[in-house]
Amino acid sequence: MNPSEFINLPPLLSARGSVRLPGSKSISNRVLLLAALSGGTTIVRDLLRSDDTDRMLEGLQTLGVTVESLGNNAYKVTGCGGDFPVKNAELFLGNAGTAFRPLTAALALSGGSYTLSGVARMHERPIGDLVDALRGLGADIAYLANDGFPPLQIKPATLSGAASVSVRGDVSSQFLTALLMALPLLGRTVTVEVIGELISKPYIEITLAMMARFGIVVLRDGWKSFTVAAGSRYVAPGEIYVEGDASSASYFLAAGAIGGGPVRVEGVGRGSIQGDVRFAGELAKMGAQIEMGDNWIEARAPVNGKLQAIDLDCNHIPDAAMTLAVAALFANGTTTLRNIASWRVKETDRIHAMATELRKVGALVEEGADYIRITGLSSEELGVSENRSAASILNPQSSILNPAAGIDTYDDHRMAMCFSLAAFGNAIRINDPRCVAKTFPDYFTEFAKVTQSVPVIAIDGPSASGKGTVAQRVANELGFHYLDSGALYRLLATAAMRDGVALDDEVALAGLASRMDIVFKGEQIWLDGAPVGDELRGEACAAGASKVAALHQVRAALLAKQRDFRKAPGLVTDGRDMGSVVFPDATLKIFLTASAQIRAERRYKQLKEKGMDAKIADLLQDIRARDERDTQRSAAPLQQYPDASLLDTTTLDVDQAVKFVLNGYQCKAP
Ligand SMILES: Nc1ncnc2c1ncn2[C@@H]1O[C@H](COP(=O)(O)OP(=O)(O)OP(=O)(O)O)[C@@H](O)[C@H]1O
Ligand SMILES: Nc1ccn([C@@H]2O[C@H](COP(=O)(O)O)[C@@H](O)[C@H]2O)c(=O)n1
Repeated sequence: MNPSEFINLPPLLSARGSVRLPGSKSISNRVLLLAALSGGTTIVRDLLRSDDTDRMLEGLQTLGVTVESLGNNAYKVTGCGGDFPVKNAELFLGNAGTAFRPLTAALALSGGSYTLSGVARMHERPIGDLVDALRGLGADIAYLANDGFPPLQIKPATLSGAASVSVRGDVSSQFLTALLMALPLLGRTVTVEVIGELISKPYIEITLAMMARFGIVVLRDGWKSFTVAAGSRYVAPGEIYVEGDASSASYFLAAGAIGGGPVRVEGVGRGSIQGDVRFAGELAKMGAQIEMGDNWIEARAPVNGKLQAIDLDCNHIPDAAMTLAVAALFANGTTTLRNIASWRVKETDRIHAMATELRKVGALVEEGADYIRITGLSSEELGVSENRSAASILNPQSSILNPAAGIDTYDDHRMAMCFSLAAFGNAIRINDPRCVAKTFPDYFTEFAKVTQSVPVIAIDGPSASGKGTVAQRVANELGFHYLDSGALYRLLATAAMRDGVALDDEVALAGLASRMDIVFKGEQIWLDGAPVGDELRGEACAAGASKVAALHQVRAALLAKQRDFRKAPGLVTDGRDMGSVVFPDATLKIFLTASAQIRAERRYKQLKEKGMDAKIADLLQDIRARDERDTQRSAAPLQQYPDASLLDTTTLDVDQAVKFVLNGYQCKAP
């Protein structure tokens, strides 16, 4: 993992499309272990390939189990009938709880010498309750560092012959899963008594269903006790398909509910054995419209367009409940998610991590020992404006998240995937996005396929070519916001002259640029609380702007401010580097130009209309000087890039130029 890496997600407008889900992590790792413990061979299809399943595959291969890749996520596992060929081994299992706990139990009952270790976080995740239960059966397990936590040393032991064993069920359901899957190795009847209220019951359902597919029926008394009868042996089912991951489905379903939809996930549905499919029902309680088939689920936004807060016991969907926490950002009211104590012992302390990061995006959050309470964002904070005209107030200072800070993900795949949904509010930076490799290596690619970002029309070109005039007209036609990026450089030149900062003092100018408080109110611009007059439009100010604009640190300081203007329903912006640097993913890029002579004449007319004095010859000279500086500088030079359409307005009027841009957008609009 490289925590210095990040991914910037643009602000999202909508979600629509369909996703084929990767295989379920819970099922994949169970199937691999059960296939290894069986007699005979199993062809496993649609297996998840991710960090956690790779740890299980490596572990089994280290133990001498033959696993052969057949391509297309299919594997042939030759089982060892419960007797691992390698009797001495060291296993490194990363942060994969679904590999660590079940392998601990299976190896403790299999008569070899093994050490099991993982990453630092794995060594902070409790395993004492499982070890106690295994010791109750006579297993010889020692802690190599701290009591109750990995790493572990397992030695061959004389097993006790106990007919029953107890295990706590209220910390992690994986302890019970691990015991149940290992018990058939004993070859005699053993009953597991569960102490305390069993959490995450649906994961036990998966365990029982998988054991049944491998020939073992566990007798049960509700959630209190489970019996594996003497003579139970795992039998390879021949071929087995892994369902799509229901927890991974939750991000896409939530995207459909927040971003309009429909978003369809394929690979899970009514016939699923995974408890997290019930997430869809909980999302419906928030108002989402849900449809479900045997092998698919589809989500759309509520009929009234707005999600509603819920108060929910999440014991049945501990992983997918994290997605509800982020969906709560977009709901009316306060959402409370209860009975989630297990979040504290997962990949990270998820209650604390979730609370910390939700606060970063502006939510009001209360954190308890086993609950989290979230009050979402107002429409204004979400960038959803009632008034969609280009003249509406656009204040970039209202941005709720400093994109440079970003969302921390705590080496927790689910944190990274959940917070991608926050981009429906504003652009967002997700730190260490590669942690999704734990369960869904291609997550961000798939997410991008079903989400549509807030559209941007970027119009770049030389001075007085008509960019601003055309951009404003297009923005009005489409009801989009408008950003005159040149104004930011002009404002900086104005502020520098006001404060006596030299126009080549890069460090001081960059500092000034990041401190400037700018508000656009229709035609009026405010700088640091005071309105700015016509001097902003004069050539002296423009010349100063083009000098400060050549400085790298200045451009860097103004980058985030410009990106903050990208709000729903869309943005039209003009400048010199809108399409190349500031919005490289713009929906439409235009290079708008005209001959220098025509531009000087236009500027002359424009200044005259404002009552300002000018001479065409002087203006032509100024324009040429500015063109030279803007195109020759090393920082974001003005150029026509191959992905921008050329619009030469030398012989066109404004209406024709506007029509050209609108037609271009119509062809490209999502
Ligand atoms: N196609 C056109 N035909 C005639 N006049 C135009 C055309 N496009 C723009 N103009 C006029 O030219 C003048 C300069 O246009 P505008 O201020 O939009 O240019 P600009 O490219 O944004 O300039 P700058 O980069 O210096 O801000 C305005 O008075 C505008 O009405
Ligand atoms: N994206 C931009 C916009 C402007 N500049 C610089 O500012 C000067 C003034 O811009 P106008 O569009 O208001 O004329 C311009 O000459 C550029 O030097 C920029 O660099 N990048």
